[in-house]
Amino acid sequence: MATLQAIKYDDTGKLEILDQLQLPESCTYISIENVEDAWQAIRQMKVRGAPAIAIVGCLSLAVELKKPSVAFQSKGELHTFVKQRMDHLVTSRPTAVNMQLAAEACTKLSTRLTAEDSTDLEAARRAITKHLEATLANDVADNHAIGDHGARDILQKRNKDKLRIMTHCNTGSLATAGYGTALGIVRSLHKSGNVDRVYCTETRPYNQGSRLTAFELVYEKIPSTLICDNMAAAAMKQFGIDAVVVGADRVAANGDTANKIGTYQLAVLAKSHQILFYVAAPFSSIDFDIANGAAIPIEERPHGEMTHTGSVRTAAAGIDCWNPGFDVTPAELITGGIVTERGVFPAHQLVR
Ligand SMILES: CSC[C@H]1O[C@H](OP(=O)(O)O)[C@H](O)[C@@H]1O
Repeated sequence: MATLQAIKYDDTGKLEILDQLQLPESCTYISIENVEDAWQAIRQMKVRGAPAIAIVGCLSLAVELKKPSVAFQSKGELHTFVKQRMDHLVTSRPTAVNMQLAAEACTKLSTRLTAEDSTDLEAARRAITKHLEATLANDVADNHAIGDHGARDILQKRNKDKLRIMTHCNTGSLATAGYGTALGIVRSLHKSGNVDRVYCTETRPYNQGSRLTAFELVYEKIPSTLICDNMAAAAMKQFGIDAVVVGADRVAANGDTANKIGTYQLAVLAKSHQILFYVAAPFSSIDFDIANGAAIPIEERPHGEMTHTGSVRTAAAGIDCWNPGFDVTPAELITGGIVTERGVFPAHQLVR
C-alpha cells in the first residue's frame, strides 16, 4: 500500500524506516534496532534527505537507550556511550549538516547533565532519550512553517493565482519527518489552490525525482510533470515556470548552499530565464561556522549508481566516472531567498 511515512517510531522504542531504495515499486519497512543499523541504512540511502538522516540517527540512539539490556554504571559511562554513538552517526554522510548539529546538541545536553549533581543516572538517561525523540515532532512543525512562508512569498512576488513550480531531487515527506521543505512549499500552495503544475526533475543518478518526488506528487494528486534533468532549460522556456524551489543539505553563513547535484545548474538557468530561485530548509541547516560554500564537504557516491540501473549495467565497462552527490549554489543565484520556519531571508542576510 502506498505510504509517505518515511519514519515510524513508537514510545516502546520501535523504529522502522521505509526502504527508499525499493520505491516506487515496493513500500517495504525495515526495522532499525540500533545505531549501527541506522548508520548502514543512511550510508546505503535506504533513508535519505538531510532532516530524515538526523531524525533516524537520533531515534536509533533512543532505541538503544530504551533497552533494559543497555546498562551503565555511571553518568560518565552514559556520556561516553552517547558521544561515541553520535560521533559515529555523523560519519554516515558528510554533506548534510543536520546530523552534525543534532549530534552536537545531544552531546552538549549529555555533558550538562553529567556535570549536574542534582541529576542522577536514570534521570539523565530519560532526559537524553526525550531530547532525541523530540526531533520527530519538531521537524513536522518546522516543515509546515517553511511551506506556508515560502508559498506566501512566491504568491506575493509573482502576484498571480496559479503558479508553475519546478523542483529538484526529493524534499518531501520522504526526506523529512513529514510534509517536506521545498515540497512543503508545493503542498502549501496546493492546499490554497495556487498550483497550476509542478515540474519535477528526474535527478539522476539516484533518481530522487522520478522515484520519490513523482511518487509523492501523484499520491497527493498534485498536477505534475516529470522531466529529465537535461530538459530543465527547455521547460523553463516553454512552460513559463514561476519559481524553482529546492532543498538544502548545508547553507554557509554567506548563503552559499550545498544541495543535490544539478541544483547549481538549475540556479544558473533560472537566472538566465529571470525565474525566482528559492532554497527551503530548516534554520538548523545553516552552518554559521563556515564562511562560504567552498568549505562544505561534498560527498562522492559509488560509481555504480551511475553505471547501473539496479543490477543492469547501462554504461560502458571501464569508463571513469565522477559522482559527486551535491554541488554548491552561490548565494547571488538564490534570488527568491532562503525559506526557513522563521521566515524568508535574502541569501546574503542570514543572521545566527
Ligand atoms: C529536505 S532536504 C533533502 C535534501 O537531501 C537530498 O539529498 P539526498 O537524497 O542525497 O539525501 C537533496 O539534497 C535534498 O535537497
